Amino acid sequence: MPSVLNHFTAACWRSFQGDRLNKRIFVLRALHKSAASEAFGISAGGDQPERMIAPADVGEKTAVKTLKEMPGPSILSNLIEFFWRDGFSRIHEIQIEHRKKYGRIFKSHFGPQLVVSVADRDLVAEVLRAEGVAPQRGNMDSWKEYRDLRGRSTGLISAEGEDWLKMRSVLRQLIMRPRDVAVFSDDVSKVVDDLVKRICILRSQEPDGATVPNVNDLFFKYAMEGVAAILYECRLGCLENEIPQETQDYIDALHLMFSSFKTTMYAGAIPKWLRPVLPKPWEEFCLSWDGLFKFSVIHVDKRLTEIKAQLEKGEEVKGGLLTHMLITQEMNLEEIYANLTEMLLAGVDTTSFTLSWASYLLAKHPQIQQQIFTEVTRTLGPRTVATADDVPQLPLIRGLVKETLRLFPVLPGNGRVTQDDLVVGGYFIPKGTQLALCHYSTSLEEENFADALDFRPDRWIRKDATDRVDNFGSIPFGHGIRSCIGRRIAELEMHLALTRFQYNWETIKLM
Ligand code: HEM
Repeated sequence: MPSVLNHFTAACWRSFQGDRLNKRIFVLRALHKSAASEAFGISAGGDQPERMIAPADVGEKTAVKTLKEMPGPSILSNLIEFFWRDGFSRIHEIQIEHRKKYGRIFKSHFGPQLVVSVADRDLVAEVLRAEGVAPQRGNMDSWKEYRDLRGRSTGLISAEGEDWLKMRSVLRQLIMRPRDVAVFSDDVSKVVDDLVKRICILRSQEPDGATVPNVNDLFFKYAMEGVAAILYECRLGCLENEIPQETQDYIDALHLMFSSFKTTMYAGAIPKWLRPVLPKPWEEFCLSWDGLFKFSVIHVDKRLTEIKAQLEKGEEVKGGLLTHMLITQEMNLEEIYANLTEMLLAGVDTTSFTLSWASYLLAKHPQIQQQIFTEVTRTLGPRTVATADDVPQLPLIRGLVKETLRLFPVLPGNGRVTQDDLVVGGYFIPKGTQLALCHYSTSLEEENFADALDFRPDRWIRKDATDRVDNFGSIPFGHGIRSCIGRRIAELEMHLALTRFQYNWETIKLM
């Protein structure tokens, strides 16, 4: 697996997801009120999977083996797989193939970089449980190089060590718990209103009056509008007929970032001295970062000017996340720019692809749609709009998101650089080794999930209060101290949008 597994190494997988999804067209069928009466008997409450998981097998008795003894593809076959057969677009398939061929832990070479892949739930748990205070995900040299070049700060994704710890402790207090983000429920709900309006407009423009073309693009704009409403405390106009130029420029920069990423990755494996001969990937990389930073600077500065004006007039300053960050100054201005840039970047296509896959899975499973519809109407009663407070009473909506992310994790894998010598799966792994945690393959293993290929949102419903287990088989947001900081924001956006779809349309169909 590739050496850097983070939001960006997954961009190729995402573009693959996009290709698959763009071929799908969705139809939202008008609601039949009569269907609301059917009750669906499920236990409310938890959000854990149905299987009990055994603790990690740490008591290995056999002698510790060296990396030399570890199986894995040869350097040549790996080169062919990734550089000739476009392996970066098939990371998920390669994970499964290699897991079958080499077992639960294996090594690969990417040019000079050795990567140890961990493709087993219990071994993944061992690695993550052994983490120190500031885990490192992977080699972020190209990100850091850009920031040094332009005099910019690192943000949460690109920072390491003390810098990361400081920023993480600030942001953790603001957005890590469901109750922290519940305060944004009304803001997100307004974005969902606009999404629904946009869907109605798009449907009315189609000959059948029901088809929604290019759902991916629609959800991309929804996710961007939603996350920006929280991060920048303002609306961007992504869901309007005429998208403001400033917002369009940002969308273009994002697309450039994702589209150029694959080339950048290949280029990352090529030595720096080759840049004069192959300048395009690095130039595009810098150009897209310029666009992303520019957008954050505009919005952060705008809010800063407003705050200063209010303070000068002696007015009380009220606001959300950005206001809090600007007033408390726990981070300096450059750090605020960098973090908002990286969070917006990380928070758009992750959420939008998951929404697209969730809609696709619902379209393929009308019976499950019906069950979810019943849950939603029963929970909301006469109300038409759910809030964050309703989400605990919507276990199937939560299960839908979890099951979608299990079957189609936005990031098929994740990375860690070991910060101490470790023994994993009977092998000695020296400090500084790049690990690839193969979440896609563990998510689809029968041992971890019965009937693993089946779409069953109800597998995540807890049977009772004691049915609480840790399942490292599917950890789409990562785990532990370096896990996704935007998880609760993403979940809020997805839960509220999916609940509203169920309420507004009886069925989502595939054309
Ligand atoms: C379905 C949506 C999303 C998925 C599946 C997802 C997944 C992930 C994963 C797997 C990681 C790496 C965790 C680890 O290394 O253990 C991560 C990190 C991160 N995510 Fe997300 N993410 C999503 C949405 C978001 C959103 C909405 C935001 C911002 C508002 C965001 C911001 C970040 C940031 C800043 C990091 C780096 C955290 C750090 O290094 O401390 N993500 N995400």
